[in-house]
Amino acid sequence: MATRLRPSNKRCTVIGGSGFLGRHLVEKLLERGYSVSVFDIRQSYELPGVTFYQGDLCDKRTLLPALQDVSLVFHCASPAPGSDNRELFERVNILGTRTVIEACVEAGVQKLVLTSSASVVFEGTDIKNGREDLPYAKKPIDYYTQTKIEQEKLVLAACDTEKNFLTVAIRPHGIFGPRDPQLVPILVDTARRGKMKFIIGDGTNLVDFTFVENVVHGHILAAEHLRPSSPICGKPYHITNDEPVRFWDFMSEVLMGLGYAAPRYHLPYTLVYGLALLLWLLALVLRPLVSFKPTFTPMRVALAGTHHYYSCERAKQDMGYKPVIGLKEGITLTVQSYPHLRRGA
Ligand SMILES: NC(=O)C1=CN([C@@H]2O[C@H](COP(=O)(O)OP(=O)(O)OC[C@H]3O[C@@H](n4cnc5c(N)ncnc54)[C@H](OP(=O)(O)O)[C@@H]3O)[C@@H](O)[C@H]2O)C=CC1
Ligand SMILES: CC(C)CCC[C@@H](C)[C@H]1CC[C@H]2C3=C(CC[C@]12C)[C@@]1(C)CCC(=O)C[C@@H]1CC3
Repeated sequence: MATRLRPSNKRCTVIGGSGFLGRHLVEKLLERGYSVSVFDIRQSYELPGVTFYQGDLCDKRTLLPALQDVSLVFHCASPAPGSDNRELFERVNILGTRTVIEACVEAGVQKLVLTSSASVVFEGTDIKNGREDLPYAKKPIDYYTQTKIEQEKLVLAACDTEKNFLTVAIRPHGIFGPRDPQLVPILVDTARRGKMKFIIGDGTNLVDFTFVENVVHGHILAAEHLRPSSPICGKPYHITNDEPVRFWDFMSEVLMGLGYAAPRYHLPYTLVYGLALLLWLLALVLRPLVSFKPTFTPMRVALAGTHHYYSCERAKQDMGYKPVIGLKEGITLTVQSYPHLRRGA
């Protein structure tokens, strides 16, 4: 019989490691001396020292080999939030996460760090300095949020100090940085189509945007603090830049950094939200005949027109969290990383 290697506490697997956050996490883990495996539905890069396993996390048989002799698993895979595919979100975020938990327990993994989202408490209305004890959204704004709530509940409930299976959930908000496939590309695409002229609402709403390296830092701190006696077991933690900024100032800085004009004209929030809702319903009704994806979805309009920023006090207290890159520097690094998205490029 083959002898099973004793899992070293520096052997880990990143589920979703080919994605935006996952790849940044993998790079930092390598830098910190971890040996890393990636499990993802696609392989988007190669790195010395990283073993790739390709497969769907809903399939336990393909997932299990990636978890052998590993003590720590990061789960940061999810379908893209912009999708409207309820069945996909439920399958991957709920059933798939159940499978991830079962596979971890079966493989003898001791720690599971989930990438959740601060949006699990967001219902489309203002949140100012929200703490982790806010209730989950009763009316989640979309299927993404709805299934992220269920996912977080599953992972936190699975924490069992007696069985030495410890879990924690990191709730980032508005992640941005080099290679982000969403925020900057969508923003630039909207600007190139001449649709970034308007500010939704009065433009004073404060929001958290979190540079990707801070999110990575929060994940690694959580993993390294996850011990049976630790207060972080089975709890969620907000991880942000801890520098709330006006949503429209942030957008304007990124746009101007890339050579585009900042939005200037104001539109009333309720009008734009109502129109976005109408368009969303129309897209739903017409789906069997024509397929179109509105840029201004109700979710995006709500995010663009309300306050939503969160307190990181719990992460500071329980795991000594402090952002490693400030917002201004994060924006500069991000803008520099997208030469191909500059105006005229
Ligand atoms: N970006 C943000 O602003 C925020 C993100 N989050 C969370 O952070 C995590 C990472 O997000 P981000 O890096 O932006 O997303 P990405 O889409 O860049 O990365 C997710 C990765 O998971 C993969 N994946 C999707 N479905 C499966 C599956 N069934 N089996 C295996 N792999 C799968 C994706 O592949 P493919 O691309 O082919 O689908 C992708 O490689 C997610 O859990 C997200 O909910 C939380 C708060 C804010
Ligand atoms: C068209 C414009 C009004 C907005 C363009 C920028 C948006 C694409 C982004 C602004 C805030 C972002 C955000 C997310 C995705 C991209 C934005 C909507 C998330 C929904 C990603 C997943 C999460 O868990 C929460 C994020 C909140 C902020």
